[in-house]
Amino acid sequence: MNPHISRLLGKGLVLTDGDDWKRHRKVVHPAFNMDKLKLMTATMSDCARSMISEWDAQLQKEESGRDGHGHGHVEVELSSRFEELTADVISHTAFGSSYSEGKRVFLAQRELQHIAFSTIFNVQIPALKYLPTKKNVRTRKLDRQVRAMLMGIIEARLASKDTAGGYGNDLLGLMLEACAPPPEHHGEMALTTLSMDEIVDECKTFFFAGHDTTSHLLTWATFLLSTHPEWQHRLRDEVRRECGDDDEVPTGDALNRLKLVNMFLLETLRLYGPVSLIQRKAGSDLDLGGIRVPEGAILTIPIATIHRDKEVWGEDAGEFRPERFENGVTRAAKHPNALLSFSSGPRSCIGQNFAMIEAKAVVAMILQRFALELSPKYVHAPMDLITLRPRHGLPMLLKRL
Ligand code: HEM
Repeated sequence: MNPHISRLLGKGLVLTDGDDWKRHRKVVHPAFNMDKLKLMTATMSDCARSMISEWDAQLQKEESGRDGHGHGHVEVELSSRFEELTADVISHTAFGSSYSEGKRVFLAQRELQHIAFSTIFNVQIPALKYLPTKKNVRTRKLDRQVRAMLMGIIEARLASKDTAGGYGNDLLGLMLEACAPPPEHHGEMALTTLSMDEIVDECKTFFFAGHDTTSHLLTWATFLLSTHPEWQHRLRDEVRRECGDDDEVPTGDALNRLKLVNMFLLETLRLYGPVSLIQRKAGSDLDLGGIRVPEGAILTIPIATIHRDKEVWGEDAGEFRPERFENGVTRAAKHPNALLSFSSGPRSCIGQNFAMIEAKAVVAMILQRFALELSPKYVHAPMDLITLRPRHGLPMLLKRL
Protein backbone atom coordinates (compact mmCIF):
# COMPACT_ATOMS: atom_id res chain seq x y z
CA MET A 1 0.00 0.00 0.00
CA ASN A 2 1.16 3.51 -0.83
CA PRO A 3 2.64 4.84 2.49
CA HIS A 4 0.87 8.19 2.03
CA ILE A 5 -2.48 6.36 1.88
CA SER A 6 -1.71 4.22 4.95
CA ARG A 7 -0.87 7.41 6.76
CA LEU A 8 -4.19 8.94 5.67
CA LEU A 9 -6.21 6.09 7.13
CA GLY A 10 -4.06 4.94 10.04
CA LYS A 11 -5.45 2.02 11.98
CA GLY A 12 -9.09 2.86 11.22
CA LEU A 13 -11.74 0.37 10.05
CA VAL A 14 -10.54 0.16 6.45
CA LEU A 15 -7.02 -0.99 7.30
CA THR A 16 -7.53 -3.18 10.37
CA ASP A 17 -8.08 -6.96 10.32
CA GLY A 18 -9.08 -9.87 12.57
CA ASP A 19 -9.97 -9.12 16.20
CA ASP A 20 -8.89 -5.49 15.90
CA TRP A 21 -11.34 -5.01 13.03
CA LYS A 22 -14.17 -6.68 15.03
CA ARG A 23 -13.53 -4.34 17.97
CA HIS A 24 -13.49 -1.26 15.73
CA ARG A 25 -16.61 -2.27 13.80
CA LYS A 26 -18.49 -2.89 17.08
CA VAL A 27 -17.65 0.58 18.38
CA VAL A 28 -18.39 2.42 15.14
CA HIS A 29 -21.55 0.48 14.17
CA PRO A 30 -24.07 2.23 16.50
CA ALA A 31 -23.17 5.62 15.01
CA PHE A 32 -24.61 4.47 11.66
CA ASN A 33 -27.95 3.04 12.74
CA MET A 34 -31.04 4.36 10.95
CA ASP A 35 -32.34 6.46 13.88
CA LYS A 36 -29.01 8.25 14.25
CA LEU A 37 -28.82 8.77 10.50
CA LYS A 38 -32.29 10.29 10.41
CA LEU A 39 -31.11 12.84 12.97
CA MET A 40 -28.23 13.69 10.63
CA THR A 41 -30.59 14.34 7.68
CA ALA A 42 -31.26 17.88 8.89
CA THR A 43 -27.51 18.61 8.94
CA MET A 44 -27.11 17.23 5.43
CA SER A 45 -30.01 19.38 4.15
CA ASP A 46 -28.59 22.49 5.86
CA CYS A 47 -25.27 22.02 4.04
CA ALA A 48 -27.08 21.43 0.72
CA ARG A 49 -29.23 24.50 1.30
CA SER A 50 -26.20 26.74 1.69
CA MET A 51 -24.72 25.40 -1.59
CA ILE A 52 -28.06 26.00 -3.33
CA SER A 53 -28.29 29.55 -1.93
CA GLU A 54 -24.93 30.30 -3.59
CA TRP A 55 -26.30 29.09 -6.92
CA ASP A 56 -29.44 31.17 -6.39
CA ALA A 57 -27.28 34.23 -5.74
CA GLN A 58 -25.22 33.53 -8.87
CA LEU A 59 -28.39 33.24 -10.94
CA GLN A 60 -29.79 36.44 -9.50
CA LYS A 61 -26.55 38.27 -10.30
CA GLU A 62 -26.58 36.90 -13.82
CA GLU A 63 -30.18 38.03 -14.33
CA SER A 64 -29.78 41.51 -12.84
CA GLY A 65 -26.39 42.10 -14.49
CA ARG A 66 -27.96 41.93 -17.91
CA ASP A 67 -30.94 44.23 -17.25
CA GLY A 68 -33.25 41.28 -17.35
CA HIS A 69 -31.73 40.04 -20.64
CA GLY A 70 -29.56 37.30 -19.14
CA HIS A 71 -29.74 33.80 -20.56
CA GLY A 72 -31.49 32.56 -17.40
CA HIS A 73 -28.84 30.05 -16.43
CA VAL A 74 -25.47 29.83 -14.73
CA GLU A 75 -22.69 27.38 -15.38
CA VAL A 76 -21.36 25.60 -12.29
CA GLU A 77 -18.57 23.02 -12.17
CA LEU A 78 -20.45 20.48 -10.10
CA SER A 79 -17.78 17.92 -9.26
CA SER A 80 -15.60 20.29 -7.23
CA ARG A 81 -18.72 21.85 -5.69
CA PHE A 82 -19.91 18.42 -4.54
CA GLU A 83 -16.48 17.69 -3.07
CA GLU A 84 -16.85 20.80 -0.91
CA LEU A 85 -20.41 19.89 0.00
CA THR A 86 -19.62 16.34 1.12
CA ALA A 87 -16.56 17.54 3.08
CA ASP A 88 -18.87 20.02 4.79
CA VAL A 89 -21.44 17.31 5.54
CA ILE A 90 -18.88 14.90 6.98
CA SER A 91 -17.24 17.69 9.04
CA HIS A 92 -20.63 18.60 10.51
CA THR A 93 -21.88 15.07 11.06
CA ALA A 94 -18.58 13.82 12.48
CA PHE A 95 -17.80 16.81 14.67
CA GLY A 96 -21.08 18.70 15.15
CA SER A 97 -20.43 21.38 17.73
CA SER A 98 -16.67 21.22 17.05
CA TYR A 99 -17.33 21.83 13.34
CA SER A 100 -14.92 24.71 12.78
CA GLU A 101 -12.00 22.82 14.36
CA GLY A 102 -13.12 19.73 12.43
CA LYS A 103 -13.09 21.67 9.16
CA ARG A 104 -9.44 22.65 9.75
CA VAL A 105 -8.58 18.99 10.29
CA PHE A 106 -10.26 18.09 7.06
CA LEU A 107 -8.47 20.79 5.07
CA ALA A 108 -5.16 19.30 6.24
CA GLN A 109 -6.47 15.79 5.48
CA ARG A 110 -7.46 16.92 2.01
CA GLU A 111 -3.95 18.19 1.32
CA LEU A 112 -2.61 14.82 2.54
CA GLN A 113 -5.03 13.11 0.19
CA HIS A 114 -3.83 15.18 -2.77
CA ILE A 115 -0.22 14.20 -1.98
CA ALA A 116 -1.26 10.53 -1.71
CA PHE A 117 -3.09 10.67 -5.06
CA SER A 118 -0.16 12.38 -6.76
CA THR A 119 2.13 9.49 -5.81
CA ILE A 120 -0.32 6.66 -6.42
CA PHE A 121 1.40 5.35 -9.54
CA ASN A 122 4.94 5.63 -8.11
CA VAL A 123 6.91 2.41 -7.65
CA GLN A 124 6.79 1.76 -3.89
CA ILE A 125 10.34 1.40 -2.57
CA PRO A 126 10.10 1.09 1.25
CA ALA A 127 13.23 3.14 2.04
CA LEU A 128 11.91 6.11 0.02
CA LYS A 129 9.42 7.05 2.69
CA TYR A 130 12.27 7.94 5.08
CA LEU A 131 13.98 10.37 2.67
CA PRO A 132 13.45 14.07 3.41
CA THR A 133 11.78 14.77 0.04
CA LYS A 134 9.51 17.83 -0.16
CA LYS A 135 6.38 15.63 -0.18
CA ASN A 136 7.59 13.46 2.71
CA VAL A 137 8.43 16.49 4.87
CA ARG A 138 5.07 18.13 4.13
CA THR A 139 3.21 14.87 4.77
CA ARG A 140 4.85 14.40 8.17
CA LYS A 141 4.09 17.96 9.16
CA LEU A 142 0.43 17.72 8.10
CA ASP A 143 0.10 14.38 9.80
CA ARG A 144 1.34 15.79 13.09
CA GLN A 145 -1.05 18.74 12.74
CA VAL A 146 -4.05 16.48 12.05
CA ARG A 147 -3.27 14.31 15.04
CA ALA A 148 -2.78 17.27 17.39
CA MET A 149 -6.00 18.94 16.23
CA LEU A 150 -8.04 15.75 16.58
CA MET A 151 -6.58 15.04 20.03
CA GLY A 152 -7.56 18.60 21.01
CA ILE A 153 -11.17 18.08 19.87
CA ILE A 154 -11.44 14.71 21.63
CA GLU A 155 -9.93 15.93 24.90
CA ALA A 156 -12.26 18.94 24.96
CA ARG A 157 -15.24 16.60 24.44
CA LEU A 158 -14.16 14.29 27.23
CA ALA A 159 -13.63 17.24 29.57
CA SER A 160 -17.03 18.83 28.86
CA LYS A 161 -19.03 15.61 29.03
CA ASP A 162 -20.67 16.34 32.39
CA THR A 163 -21.48 19.99 31.74
CA ALA A 164 -22.74 19.27 28.21
CA GLY A 165 -24.81 16.30 29.41
CA GLY A 166 -23.07 13.70 27.22
CA TYR A 167 -20.54 13.30 24.44
CA GLY A 168 -22.80 14.69 21.70
CA ASN A 169 -24.90 13.19 18.92
CA ASP A 170 -22.32 13.47 16.12
CA LEU A 171 -20.17 10.54 14.89
CA LEU A 172 -17.36 11.45 17.29
CA GLY A 173 -19.76 11.70 20.27
CA LEU A 174 -21.37 8.37 19.39
CA MET A 175 -17.95 6.71 19.14
CA LEU A 176 -16.87 8.14 22.50
CA GLU A 177 -20.17 6.99 24.00
CA ALA A 178 -19.51 3.44 22.80
CA CYS A 179 -16.04 3.58 24.36
CA ALA A 180 -17.15 5.15 27.63
CA PRO A 181 -16.35 3.27 30.83
CA PRO A 182 -19.31 1.65 32.67
CA PRO A 183 -21.04 3.89 35.29
CA GLU A 184 -19.22 2.26 38.23
CA HIS A 185 -15.95 3.57 36.76
CA HIS A 186 -17.45 6.99 36.17
CA GLY A 187 -14.82 9.69 36.03
CA GLU A 188 -11.97 7.43 35.03
CA MET A 189 -12.13 8.47 31.40
CA ALA A 190 -10.23 5.39 30.26
CA LEU A 191 -11.39 4.50 26.75
CA THR A 192 -12.02 0.81 27.23
CA THR A 193 -12.67 -0.34 23.68
CA LEU A 194 -10.69 1.98 21.37
CA SER A 195 -7.56 3.83 22.32
CA MET A 196 -7.24 7.55 21.76
CA ASP A 197 -4.97 6.90 18.77
CA GLU A 198 -7.51 4.53 17.28
CA ILE A 199 -10.32 7.08 17.63
CA VAL A 200 -8.10 9.65 15.90
CA ASP A 201 -7.54 7.17 13.06
CA GLU A 202 -11.25 6.39 12.82
CA CYS A 203 -11.98 10.12 12.38
CA LYS A 204 -9.42 10.24 9.55
CA THR A 205 -11.02 7.14 7.99
CA PHE A 206 -14.52 8.68 7.97
CA PHE A 207 -13.23 11.66 6.08
CA PHE A 208 -11.27 9.65 3.56
CA ALA A 209 -13.87 6.90 2.99
CA GLY A 210 -16.92 9.11 3.27
CA HIS A 211 -16.48 12.32 1.36
CA ASP A 212 -14.82 11.60 -1.98
CA THR A 213 -16.99 8.55 -2.70
CA THR A 214 -20.26 10.34 -1.97
CA SER A 215 -19.24 13.41 -3.95
CA HIS A 216 -18.56 11.26 -7.04
CA LEU A 217 -21.91 9.53 -6.63
CA LEU A 218 -23.56 12.97 -6.71
CA THR A 219 -21.46 14.01 -9.70
CA TRP A 220 -22.40 10.98 -11.79
CA ALA A 221 -26.02 11.15 -10.67
CA THR A 222 -26.36 14.76 -11.86
CA PHE A 223 -24.51 13.87 -15.07
CA LEU A 224 -27.07 11.11 -15.76
CA LEU A 225 -29.96 13.43 -14.85
CA SER A 226 -28.77 15.89 -17.45
CA THR A 227 -28.29 13.26 -20.15
CA HIS A 228 -31.69 11.63 -19.41
CA PRO A 229 -34.14 14.53 -19.19
CA GLU A 230 -37.12 12.15 -19.08
CA TRP A 231 -35.76 10.78 -15.79
CA GLN A 232 -35.12 14.30 -14.56
CA HIS A 233 -38.86 15.01 -15.03
CA ARG A 234 -39.99 11.74 -13.47
CA LEU A 235 -37.79 12.19 -10.41
CA ARG A 236 -38.81 15.84 -9.99
CA ASP A 237 -42.49 14.80 -10.02
CA GLU A 238 -41.81 12.21 -7.35
CA VAL A 239 -39.78 14.65 -5.23
CA ARG A 240 -42.53 17.30 -5.42
CA ARG A 241 -45.17 14.73 -4.51
CA GLU A 242 -43.28 13.32 -1.52
CA CYS A 243 -41.18 16.25 -0.29
CA GLY A 244 -43.08 19.34 -1.44
CA ASP A 245 -41.86 22.38 -3.37
CA ASP A 246 -38.68 24.38 -3.15
CA ASP A 247 -39.32 26.02 0.22
CA GLU A 248 -39.78 22.67 1.95
CA VAL A 249 -36.79 20.72 3.27
CA PRO A 250 -37.14 16.95 2.73
CA THR A 251 -37.51 15.00 5.99
CA GLY A 252 -35.90 11.61 6.63
CA ASP A 253 -39.30 9.92 6.21
CA ALA A 254 -40.02 11.71 2.93
CA LEU A 255 -36.60 10.67 1.57
CA ASN A 256 -37.44 7.11 2.49
CA ARG A 257 -40.46 7.23 0.18
CA LEU A 258 -38.44 8.32 -2.89
CA LYS A 259 -38.59 4.98 -4.70
CA LEU A 260 -37.68 6.28 -8.18
CA VAL A 261 -34.81 8.38 -6.83
CA ASN A 262 -33.51 5.29 -5.07
CA MET A 263 -33.70 3.18 -8.26
CA PHE A 264 -31.99 5.98 -10.17
CA LEU A 265 -29.13 6.19 -7.63
CA LEU A 266 -28.66 2.41 -7.71
CA GLU A 267 -28.39 2.52 -11.51
CA THR A 268 -25.88 5.38 -11.17
CA LEU A 269 -23.85 3.23 -8.75
CA ARG A 270 -23.98 0.31 -11.19
CA LEU A 271 -22.76 2.26 -14.21
CA TYR A 272 -20.51 4.81 -12.51
CA GLY A 273 -19.80 3.37 -9.05
CA PRO A 274 -17.16 5.51 -7.28
CA VAL A 275 -15.19 2.38 -6.24
CA SER A 276 -14.24 0.32 -9.32
CA LEU A 277 -12.35 -2.52 -7.66
CA ILE A 278 -11.64 -4.01 -4.26
CA GLN A 279 -9.14 -6.61 -3.12
CA ARG A 280 -9.32 -9.55 -0.75
CA LYS A 281 -6.64 -11.91 0.58
CA ALA A 282 -7.54 -15.63 0.67
CA GLY A 283 -7.58 -16.64 4.38
CA SER A 284 -7.18 -20.34 3.45
CA ASP A 285 -6.80 -22.51 0.33
CA LEU A 286 -9.96 -22.11 -1.74
CA ASP A 287 -11.69 -23.61 -4.71
CA LEU A 288 -13.34 -20.82 -6.69
CA GLY A 289 -15.49 -22.34 -9.44
CA GLY A 290 -12.82 -24.96 -10.19
CA ILE A 291 -9.84 -22.60 -9.82
CA ARG A 292 -7.50 -23.40 -6.93
CA VAL A 293 -6.65 -20.27 -4.95
CA PRO A 294 -3.83 -20.73 -2.41
CA GLU A 295 -3.94 -19.15 1.05
CA GLY A 296 -2.51 -15.65 1.03
CA ALA A 297 -3.29 -14.97 -2.66
CA ILE A 298 -4.59 -11.49 -3.36
CA LEU A 299 -7.84 -11.46 -5.34
CA THR A 300 -8.98 -8.38 -7.21
CA ILE A 301 -12.74 -8.03 -7.60
CA PRO A 302 -13.36 -5.90 -10.71
CA ILE A 303 -16.62 -4.24 -9.63
CA ALA A 304 -16.95 -1.98 -12.68
CA THR A 305 -16.51 -4.93 -15.08
CA ILE A 306 -19.01 -7.10 -13.18
CA HIS A 307 -21.50 -4.21 -13.22
CA ARG A 308 -21.53 -4.14 -17.03
CA ASP A 309 -21.42 -7.91 -17.59
CA LYS A 310 -24.26 -9.08 -19.88
CA GLU A 311 -24.19 -12.56 -18.35
CA VAL A 312 -25.03 -11.02 -14.97
CA TRP A 313 -27.32 -8.10 -15.90
CA GLY A 314 -28.75 -9.20 -19.24
CA GLU A 315 -28.37 -7.89 -22.79
CA ASP A 316 -29.11 -4.29 -21.71
CA ALA A 317 -26.19 -4.26 -19.21
CA GLY A 318 -24.55 -1.31 -20.98
CA GLU A 319 -27.74 0.78 -20.99
CA PHE A 320 -29.00 3.22 -18.39
CA ARG A 321 -32.22 1.57 -17.17
CA PRO A 322 -33.15 2.31 -13.51
CA GLU A 323 -36.30 0.18 -13.97
CA ARG A 324 -34.16 -2.90 -13.46
CA PHE A 325 -34.19 -2.05 -9.73
CA GLU A 326 -38.00 -1.83 -9.57
CA ASN A 327 -38.28 -5.02 -7.49
CA GLY A 328 -35.30 -4.31 -5.27
CA VAL A 329 -31.53 -4.72 -5.54
CA THR A 330 -31.50 -8.47 -5.06
CA ARG A 331 -33.85 -9.08 -8.02
CA ALA A 332 -32.20 -6.69 -10.47
CA ALA A 333 -29.69 -9.19 -11.86
CA LYS A 334 -29.20 -12.91 -12.19
CA HIS A 335 -27.24 -12.95 -8.93
CA PRO A 336 -28.68 -11.36 -5.74
CA ASN A 337 -25.33 -9.77 -4.80
CA ALA A 338 -24.44 -8.50 -8.26
CA LEU A 339 -24.46 -4.84 -7.20
CA LEU A 340 -21.14 -4.46 -5.42
CA SER A 341 -20.79 -0.67 -5.19
CA PHE A 342 -20.66 -0.86 -1.39
CA SER A 343 -19.06 -4.33 -1.44
CA SER A 344 -20.90 -7.20 0.28
CA GLY A 345 -20.68 -9.25 3.48
CA PRO A 346 -19.19 -8.33 6.87
CA ARG A 347 -16.62 -5.92 5.39
CA SER A 348 -19.15 -4.03 3.32
CA CYS A 349 -19.38 -0.26 3.56
CA ILE A 350 -20.49 0.87 7.01
CA GLY A 351 -21.49 4.26 5.59
CA GLN A 352 -23.76 3.07 2.78
CA ASN A 353 -27.03 4.26 4.35
CA PHE A 354 -25.34 7.54 5.27
CA ALA A 355 -24.23 8.00 1.65
CA MET A 356 -27.62 7.07 0.18
CA ILE A 357 -29.52 9.43 2.51
CA GLU A 358 -27.10 12.24 1.72
CA ALA A 359 -27.35 11.62 -2.04
CA LYS A 360 -31.16 11.47 -1.91
CA ALA A 361 -31.39 14.70 0.10
CA VAL A 362 -29.07 16.60 -2.25
CA VAL A 363 -30.63 15.28 -5.48
CA ALA A 364 -34.13 16.04 -4.14
CA MET A 365 -33.22 19.60 -3.14
CA ILE A 366 -31.57 20.32 -6.49
CA LEU A 367 -34.55 18.92 -8.42
CA GLN A 368 -36.97 21.01 -6.33
CA ARG A 369 -35.29 24.19 -7.60
CA PHE A 370 -33.28 23.75 -10.80
CA ALA A 371 -33.36 22.20 -14.25
CA LEU A 372 -30.00 20.65 -15.20
CA GLU A 373 -28.52 20.85 -18.68
CA LEU A 374 -25.06 19.51 -19.49
CA SER A 375 -22.71 22.29 -20.59
CA PRO A 376 -21.33 21.99 -24.16
CA LYS A 377 -17.87 22.26 -22.50
CA TYR A 378 -18.26 18.85 -20.85
CA VAL A 379 -15.85 16.17 -22.10
CA HIS A 380 -16.73 12.58 -21.18
CA ALA A 381 -13.53 11.12 -19.71
CA PRO A 382 -14.14 9.05 -16.55
CA MET A 383 -10.85 8.60 -14.69
CA ASP A 384 -10.17 6.02 -11.97
CA LEU A 385 -7.93 7.57 -9.34
CA ILE A 386 -8.82 5.41 -6.32
CA THR A 387 -12.35 6.63 -7.00
CA LEU A 388 -14.03 7.18 -10.38
CA ARG A 389 -14.35 10.84 -11.32
CA PRO A 390 -14.75 12.93 -14.50
CA ARG A 391 -11.20 13.91 -15.54
CA HIS A 392 -12.25 17.40 -16.69
CA GLY A 393 -14.96 18.01 -14.10
CA LEU A 394 -18.69 18.37 -14.70
CA PRO A 395 -19.66 21.82 -16.03
CA MET A 396 -23.46 22.08 -15.79
CA LEU A 397 -25.98 24.72 -16.78
CA LEU A 398 -28.42 25.37 -13.96
CA LYS A 399 -31.76 27.00 -14.77
CA ARG A 400 -34.28 28.16 -12.23
CA LEU A 401 -37.58 26.28 -12.58
C1 HEM B 1 -21.24 6.46 -2.49
C2 HEM B 1 -20.53 6.43 -1.40
C3 HEM B 1 -19.70 5.27 -0.94
C4 HEM B 1 -19.22 4.19 -1.64
C5 HEM B 1 -19.42 3.88 -3.13
C6 HEM B 1 -18.48 3.37 -0.71
C7 HEM B 1 -17.88 2.17 -1.05
C8 HEM B 1 -17.23 1.34 -0.15
C9 HEM B 1 -16.66 0.05 -0.48
C10 HEM B 1 -16.68 -0.60 -1.86
C11 HEM B 1 -16.12 -0.46 0.64
C12 HEM B 1 -15.35 -1.79 0.78
C13 HEM B 1 -13.88 -1.49 0.58
C14 HEM B 1 -13.01 -2.73 0.60
O1 HEM B 1 -13.45 -3.77 1.06
O2 HEM B 1 -11.86 -2.63 0.17
C15 HEM B 1 -16.33 0.53 1.70
C16 HEM B 1 -15.89 0.38 3.01
C17 HEM B 1 -16.01 1.37 3.98
N1 HEM B 1 -16.70 2.55 3.86
FE1 HEM B 1 -17.69 3.21 2.24
N2 HEM B 1 -18.49 3.97 0.52
C18 HEM B 1 -19.23 5.12 0.44
C19 HEM B 1 -19.52 6.01 1.47
C20 HEM B 1 -19.05 5.91 2.75
C21 HEM B 1 -19.33 6.83 3.82
C22 HEM B 1 -20.26 8.05 3.70
C23 HEM B 1 -18.62 6.42 4.92
C24 HEM B 1 -18.52 7.01 6.31
C25 HEM B 1 -19.07 8.13 6.70
C26 HEM B 1 -17.91 5.21 4.53
C27 HEM B 1 -17.08 4.48 5.35
C28 HEM B 1 -16.55 3.25 5.04
C29 HEM B 1 -15.74 2.47 5.96
C30 HEM B 1 -15.33 2.88 7.38
C31 HEM B 1 -15.41 1.28 5.30
C32 HEM B 1 -14.59 0.10 5.84
C33 HEM B 1 -15.56 -0.90 6.44
C34 HEM B 1 -14.88 -2.14 7.03
O3 HEM B 1 -13.86 -2.60 6.50
O4 HEM B 1 -15.43 -2.66 8.01
N3 HEM B 1 -18.20 4.93 3.21
N4 HEM B 1 -17.01 1.59 1.19
